[in-house]
Amino acid sequence: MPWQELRIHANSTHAEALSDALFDLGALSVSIEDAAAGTEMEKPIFGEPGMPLEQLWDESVVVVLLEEDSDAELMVTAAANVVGIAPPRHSVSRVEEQDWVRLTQSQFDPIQVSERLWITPTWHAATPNAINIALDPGLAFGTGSHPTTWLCLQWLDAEVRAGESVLDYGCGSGILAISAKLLGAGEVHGVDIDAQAMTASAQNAEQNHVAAQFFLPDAAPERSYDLVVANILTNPLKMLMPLLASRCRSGGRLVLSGILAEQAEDIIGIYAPMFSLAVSAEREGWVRIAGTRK
Ligand SMILES: C[S@@+](CC[C@H](N)C(=O)[O-])C[C@H]1O[C@@H](n2cnc3c(N)ncnc32)[C@H](O)[C@@H]1O
Repeated sequence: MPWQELRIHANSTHAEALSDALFDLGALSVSIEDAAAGTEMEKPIFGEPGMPLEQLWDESVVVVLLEEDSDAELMVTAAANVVGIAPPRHSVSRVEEQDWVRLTQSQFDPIQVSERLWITPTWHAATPNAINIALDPGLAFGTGSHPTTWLCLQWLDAEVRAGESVLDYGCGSGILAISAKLLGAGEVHGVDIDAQAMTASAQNAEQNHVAAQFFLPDAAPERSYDLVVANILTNPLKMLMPLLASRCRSGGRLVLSGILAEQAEDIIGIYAPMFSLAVSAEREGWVRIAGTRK
């Protein structure tokens, strides 16, 4: 079945309200894009993973997917009425039926983390003579494509020594725990507050034939580990400092991710009583902070 794509030009004041109104009017999907995308004026806006953007482009395009028989003109007029503006400039085009599974899959190519470490969706052939983590996009965060995950994977690749115990705090898809195990770690545990992450992590561990265990916070073992990796947001990481300190053995190593460059100093200061930390890498505005437990 074909669909219609409606593209509505909007400024940052109205884009969000227009997209909410279009959803309420029955749009199949709505997203807000930079009107200058694909040009020299394109402006990336970074946000913390999983959080709504606090800032929008001055000139945005609200991209709306509609059923084939929806009245696109009427939708624009009705949404503009809700927002209290005149119908903005817009265009409508037809979206032909596609093999959506194939199209989605084509957007997830294998990701090379290092010389030897690859994240490979299951519909791709594994890279020969490499450590391949078989992982498909799912409901839990962590496909390897986000810079915060990638920074942790690189650290694990360089840092995991055979037999070391590893805690992946905020495990999401389990990607870091599973990678640690494939890289030679001993006992590996993952913790997350999201029940969906438990399911995804367990399935992904099974898919990769690794023995890693995953726990909701209240059920997690009260013990310390040689390595602790936590790719969460800056604010939870601040609050988790005492807990992560209790989970990392004296002389053990900690890596933190999910931190924007301008937030690094703050985090390093909060962790300073228990850890000697420093920024060890940066990618697309995100930093990785790593160091040792005092
Ligand atoms: C950015 S994702 C990271 C997922 C994966 N480890 C990766 O590197 O791609 C952060 C994860 O932390 C979890 N999380 C957030 N706050 C948490 C908390 N206080 N304790 C445990 N997990 C938490 C979220 O549910 C989410 O799955």
